[in-house]
Amino acid sequence: MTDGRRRAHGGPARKPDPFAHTPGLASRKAAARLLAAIVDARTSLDGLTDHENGHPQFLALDMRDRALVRAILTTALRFRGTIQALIDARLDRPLPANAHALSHVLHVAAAQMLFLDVPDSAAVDIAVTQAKSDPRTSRFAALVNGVLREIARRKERALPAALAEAVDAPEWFVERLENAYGKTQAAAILAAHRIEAPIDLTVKSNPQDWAERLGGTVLPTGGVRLGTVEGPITELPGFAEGEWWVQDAAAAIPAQLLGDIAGLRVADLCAAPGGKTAQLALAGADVTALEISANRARRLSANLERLGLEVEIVVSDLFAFEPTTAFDAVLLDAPCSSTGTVRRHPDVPWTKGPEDVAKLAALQARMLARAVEMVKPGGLIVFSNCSLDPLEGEALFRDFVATRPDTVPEPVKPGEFGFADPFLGDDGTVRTTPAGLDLGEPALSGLDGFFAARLRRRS
Ligand SMILES: C[S@@+](CC[C@H](N)C(=O)[O-])C[C@H]1O[C@@H](n2cnc3c(N)ncnc32)[C@H](O)[C@@H]1O
Repeated sequence: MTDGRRRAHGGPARKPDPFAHTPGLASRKAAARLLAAIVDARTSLDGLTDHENGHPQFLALDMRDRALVRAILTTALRFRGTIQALIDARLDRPLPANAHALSHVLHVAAAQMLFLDVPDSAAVDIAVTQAKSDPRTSRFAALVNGVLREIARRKERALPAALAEAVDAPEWFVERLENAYGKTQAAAILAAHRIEAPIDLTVKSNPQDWAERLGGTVLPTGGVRLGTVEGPITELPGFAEGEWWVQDAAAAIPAQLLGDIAGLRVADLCAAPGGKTAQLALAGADVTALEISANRARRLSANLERLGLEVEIVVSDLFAFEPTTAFDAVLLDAPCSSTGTVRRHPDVPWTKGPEDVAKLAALQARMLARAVEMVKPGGLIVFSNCSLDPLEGEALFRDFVATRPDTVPEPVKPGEFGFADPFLGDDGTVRTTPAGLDLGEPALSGLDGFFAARLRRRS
């Protein structure tokens, strides 16, 4: 204890951190730390960047830096293949397989230099300091400097070439898309994933008026599509008054497939945050909204209150819920791999894998069986999810109805809902992908990937 290197309380003396006050360093360190959590530990970007329960290194930043970290991460993930190709091209030999920390520093800096409005010199200088400040990367500081300066110097020619050649998705994901949709359509979906999705609103009424007021376009589904929105969406006219809610045009399709539900008792079995619950209530149904997560049920309740819509909210696992009487109709918008939402959540292909798709498909089949038990004989069920994978969609549905003689598919007929016609399969199920709904301009085109199908419980 008398050792001069120890403090009075006995702990080792801490050297002052010479980099602690370097401007811009904390946000880049947080970005690299979160990138590690996403690609190495498969943690979701939304969870890590939640303003209440997010990662401590993210929560330690002010709001401006948090926004920068999110921008860096969504970009680094959306273009991960392209960025990797440009880094690889500047290395004499590949980085050691365990050099994760180094790789994340390079990806974070390259994302800023190639796609964000950060001057190259600032991005490089901060990355070099970042490398020096971490014992796992300090010996690679010169390599970081050299690689990034070369990327900056050559980017005007090298970036378009890399974008044309690289694939911005992991192998498992590309393979499943190609198997499901063929090479050409899979390539179109992957190209759409490089573009951030526009914002779609479902409006209570007068879509044309709202499109004009908000500078948007009326969609074939009856919603309104907005281009870029400056500032928080919650400050746009009509939000506080509960005149509209944010809902992708594809997500607005499933609830409508129940047809005229005015006055019917309808259960929404996986309800939060409530976009589809709101549609059902607005269509005049007497809605029971089930949600397993108390936190998410609170969000659902707040959303419906803002919209001035009344529904019964039940916080319950749908497997445990016993309705007193069966429902006239049921919507099951099941938890899934979310591979249809990559434009909004570019972490999904990097945090999920084929084993998740299989597990979630099995869970959804069990949920669908439970949904059938909750509807009256003769009643309709709509099953939907935001996965692109047929294992959770077309194949699941086909196998389910084939093994359940108490149910019969109720194909959506061409012309029944005009907006759904472009997405109808031969079997009357609905399939949308981000490569659909071409509105001319890529930034204003596309849809989330959704599957939706109807079945009827036999009388
Ligand atoms: C895809 S989200 C639903 C989105 C919602 N239908 C909408 O349009 O806003 C799936 C929801 O199901 C909930 N959930 C998952 N398992 C459940 C279960 N066993 N019982 C009830 N809800 C469940 C999740 O918490 C999640 O909120």
